[in-house]
Amino acid sequence: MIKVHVPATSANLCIGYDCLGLALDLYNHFTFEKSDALEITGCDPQFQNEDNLVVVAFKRVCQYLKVDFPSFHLHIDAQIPVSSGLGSSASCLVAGIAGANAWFEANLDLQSMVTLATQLEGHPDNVAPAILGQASISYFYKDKVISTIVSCHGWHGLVMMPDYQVNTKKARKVIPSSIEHDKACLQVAHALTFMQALQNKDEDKLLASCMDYLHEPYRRQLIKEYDDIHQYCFERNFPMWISGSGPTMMAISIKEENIRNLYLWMKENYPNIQCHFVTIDQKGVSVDYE
Ligand SMILES: Nc1ncnc2c1ncn2[C@@H]1O[C@H](COP(=O)(O)OP(=O)(O)O)[C@@H](O)[C@H]1O
Ligand SMILES: N[C@@H](CCOP(=O)(O)O)C(=O)O
Repeated sequence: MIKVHVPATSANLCIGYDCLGLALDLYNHFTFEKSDALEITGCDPQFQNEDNLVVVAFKRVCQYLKVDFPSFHLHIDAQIPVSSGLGSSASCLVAGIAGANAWFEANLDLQSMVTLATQLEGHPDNVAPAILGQASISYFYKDKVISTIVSCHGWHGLVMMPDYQVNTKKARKVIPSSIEHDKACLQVAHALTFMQALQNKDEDKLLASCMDYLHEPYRRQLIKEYDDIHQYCFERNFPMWISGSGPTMMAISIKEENIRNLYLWMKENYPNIQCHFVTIDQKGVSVDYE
């Protein structure tokens, strides 16, 4: 039996729409076992068919390796909520790719896995950290994805998950196709500063660069609690952002006390929003055998 463990992600990191992301210590677990026919268990019945993203990605690897698609029993044990902005779709694609890689002992290198996953997901910002761990910067160059891992640890995080879903495809439609030149300049400065601050544990610079012009100004309208939570965090000098395409929001601080106080404030003011303490996953997707 092959077991694949994939971390959740917080894609975009506010100022890195479609290129930056962070791996979190919240996991989906997938098992692949030989079987006479394809069988899928452990997920909503609507996903128990050949359109399941794990199966789609597994098939993509078969095509890439020029081998036949085998039949197996796939079991999913999910901690990552569906359509919440924590990379549930990325986790399925990464599991299918890592599962097939293990099944065929193909020894695909990590960057090829990122490229295959990105071809299916459409953008690399969630699949790259799910595969590589920590934080990463990724983009397409010719027909391959280039990723740079930004090592980071020591941050305390809180993911705040409203009790409604936002479908990623729909959340992409609210974003305009262009922005002004001066805003684009600031965006570049913010993104570069943010990644260095994340690595250097520099909370002041992280806060000063956590201001986006590409997607948050448009998507905040889809998340009714955003403005209030944003104000709470920024008044206390630590950053928060919309995780992936939302509606989950994420705050981090180098001071654990800030995150504990935010948790208590959330419990009091937004009891319907599920909150979960997180730290940064260090190693990305992992596979073991039984
Ligand atoms: N546990 C799961 N089991 C099966 N399919 C899943 C699971 N989690 C996510 N998916 C797939 O991912 C899709 C959600 O993708 P998306 O809206 O992009 O959400 P997210 O922001 O969480 O990635 C679902 O419609 C389904 O196809
Ligand atoms: N850049 C994408 C990221 C989507 O991440 P997800 O976790 O919501 O799947 C976007 O913002 O649409």
